Amino acid sequence: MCAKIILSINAGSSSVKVSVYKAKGKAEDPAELAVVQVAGLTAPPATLTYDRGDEHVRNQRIEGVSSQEDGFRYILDHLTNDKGLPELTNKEDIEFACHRVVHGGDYTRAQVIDVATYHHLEELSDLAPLHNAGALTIVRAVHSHLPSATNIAYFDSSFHSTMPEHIRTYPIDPKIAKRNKLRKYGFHGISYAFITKAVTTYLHRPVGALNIIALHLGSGASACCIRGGASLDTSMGLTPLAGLPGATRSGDVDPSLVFHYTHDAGKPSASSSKALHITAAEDILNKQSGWAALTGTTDFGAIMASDAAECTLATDIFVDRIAGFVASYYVKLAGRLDALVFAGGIGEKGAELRRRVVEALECLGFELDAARNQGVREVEGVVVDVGKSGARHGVLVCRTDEQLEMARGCVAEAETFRSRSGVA
Ligand SMILES: Nc1ncnc2c1ncn2[C@@H]1O[C@H](COP(=O)(O)OP(=O)(O)O)[C@@H](O)[C@H]1O
Ligand SMILES: CC(=O)OP(=O)(O)O
Ligand SMILES: [Mg+2]
Repeated sequence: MCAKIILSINAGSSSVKVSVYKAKGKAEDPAELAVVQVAGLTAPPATLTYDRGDEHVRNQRIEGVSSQEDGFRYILDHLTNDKGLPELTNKEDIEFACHRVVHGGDYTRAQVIDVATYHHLEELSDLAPLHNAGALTIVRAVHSHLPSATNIAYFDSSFHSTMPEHIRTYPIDPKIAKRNKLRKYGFHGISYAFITKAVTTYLHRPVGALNIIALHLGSGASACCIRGGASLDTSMGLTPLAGLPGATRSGDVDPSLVFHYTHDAGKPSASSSKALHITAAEDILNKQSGWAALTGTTDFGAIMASDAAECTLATDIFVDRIAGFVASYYVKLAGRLDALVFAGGIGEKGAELRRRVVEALECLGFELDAARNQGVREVEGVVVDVGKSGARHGVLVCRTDEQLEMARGCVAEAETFRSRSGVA
């Protein structure tokens, strides 16, 4: 039996996106009935975007929505009140709710969320402070509003379970690392799994032969080195704070910076750091840093469009850090790669950011076709070629779709999930 209706729920740090699907067959992509997004959770007022058939709402301002949970409740009301979406009038028809859960610890694949899994994910919340707790509030909301739906967790970290030991290990006391599970996990993996399949199809390559450097640049930003279709390395670490800067995240800084973030900066002592608890430093680096701290906005589109000195500095920092990761991954792939791939809100929409990044990487053989880079919006398809023909390496834009990636997995494994949830 095919799944009936699947809700795919993507709680990002600045947005909640929900796609509604109807399963067709086990080997077929499910049909997308509607996509709804509440964005701008970190840059109020939040906005609603909705697509269902001929019905389109673009960036409509909405009041009183400032968390992932608010966003989901708003979306659920919107969907169930839409007369043009009869498939959702009867809530019993929603068989699966797939949730993007950023930190999955040691889980290497999707899990039915039962009481034990839920509590385990709760324990991991500290390791993804902008994400896991929000996603779990949505799991609870589904549980109370859609009691007949089976909740499935898809993890951002699972795709990176192929990282070799020397890449995922931090050079610290191994006993403590093992006991406290301190290692590199990596995130945005649902997106990287989608990108890997999409680029494989686009380039007509067997997935096991695909070497790419992928950039998921959204409110959180990361880079991933994909060798033979699997993650070899990625820029995020134990938590999504590591690596590239983001909307409110610092990205990589000297780890001892946290001890100097006090009034007595430069003279850390037990007494001076007492005023600033270590968890406050975590909050500062996750929630009060990045583009918000440098420029006053988390909207990278606005930062790119501004000539203000702080916006130029933010852009220069981003380009420098991205180029650094790409160069490192280029070496790890020994220069043998099929393409550099841009994805995520900034990667897909930010033509000028792509121009700046590729310009910084020209010495490695990456070049853009200026007109195609500017014209991405006008071109349909999941993958768009923006590279200059004849350049040593390709440059692609991939319209990543984390919701579809989860729904595909859910269709393929529906029977297993049914038997695990006791519904079979
Ligand atoms: N035209 C644009 N140019 C550059 N960045 C853009 C543009 N439009 C949107 N963005 C940025 O995309 C980011 C959101 O990315 P997205 O992947 O949708 O978010 P999330 O990480 O919450 O899933 C925001 O920083 C937003 O400002
Ligand atoms: C892992 C992460 O940072 O996700 P997002 O970019 O959706 O906030
Ligand atoms: Mg995202």
